[in-house]
Amino acid sequence: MALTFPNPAMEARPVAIVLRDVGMCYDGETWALRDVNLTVREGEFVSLLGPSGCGKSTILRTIAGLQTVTSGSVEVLGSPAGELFNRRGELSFVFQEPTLMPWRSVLANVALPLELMGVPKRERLSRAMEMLAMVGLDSVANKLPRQLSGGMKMRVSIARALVSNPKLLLLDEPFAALDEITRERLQEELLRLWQRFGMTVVFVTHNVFEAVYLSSRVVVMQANPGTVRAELSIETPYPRSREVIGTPDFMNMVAKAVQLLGD
Ligand SMILES: Nc1ncnc2c1ncn2[C@@H]1O[C@H](COP(=O)(O)OP(=O)(O)OP(=O)(O)O)[C@@H](O)[C@H]1O
Repeated sequence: MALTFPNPAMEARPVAIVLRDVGMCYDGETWALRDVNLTVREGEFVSLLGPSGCGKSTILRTIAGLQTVTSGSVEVLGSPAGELFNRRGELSFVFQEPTLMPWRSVLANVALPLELMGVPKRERLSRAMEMLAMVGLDSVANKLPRQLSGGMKMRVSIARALVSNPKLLLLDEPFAALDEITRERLQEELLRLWQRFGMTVVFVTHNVFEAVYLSSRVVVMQANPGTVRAELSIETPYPRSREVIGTPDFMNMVAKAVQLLGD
């Protein structure tokens, strides 16, 4: 049974994701996940924090319906996971690699989800342009991905994820490959976009500071088999600025997460 430190304000919100007794066995013997129970509520920013191999990405993929669980169930926005594919645009995924189409302009990359949804060209280009402006990249709309820095490419990837105005945004270590300064900037940007759009966010990281700084709740995982060890509510109010890092409350939360990871 995981330790929980609940936040009553969040508990009142409607449920966005529920994992019930989830088990995931990849090759008939290795249990990547076992007995995972997790509820995410609408508008939460939840981080999955844990050592390599504890099943963070597996959880994200099962929520996205990219993998079917071996046992238990996963419900997302009121439907079994996987069925969301029929409700295009409600769920977006951001990977560690920006995965942009190299032959398409930045604008055409951002417009792609809308194209797949059948949105008319004029409208999709205007919405993509608006999203690019939101991440400060409207001036490079006509460039190709290879003409951008790593941080800019990740911004484009985030813009593409948000262009369909999803209810749920899943991010798998999106900033892990970036330098520290770029990573900090993108953390700020993601928080700003989350507060502006209010989507539910599930964010995978193995960086304790990043998890505590960004999240309203941190889910601490353990490996072998992968499961939830504890949940920490981070009650530092939003909007957060980097000044909270170094405050006693923040450092206490970081220390608690580190202790839970190490136990
Ligand atoms: N397709 C697969 N086939 C077999 N085993 C897999 C597969 N994908 C993941 N695993 C195993 O499942 C476990 C959990 O993997 P997962 O990638 O979900 O962990 P993670 O916490 O995201 O790790 P990391 O932080 O290193 O990305 C690991 O032991 C991994 O080797």
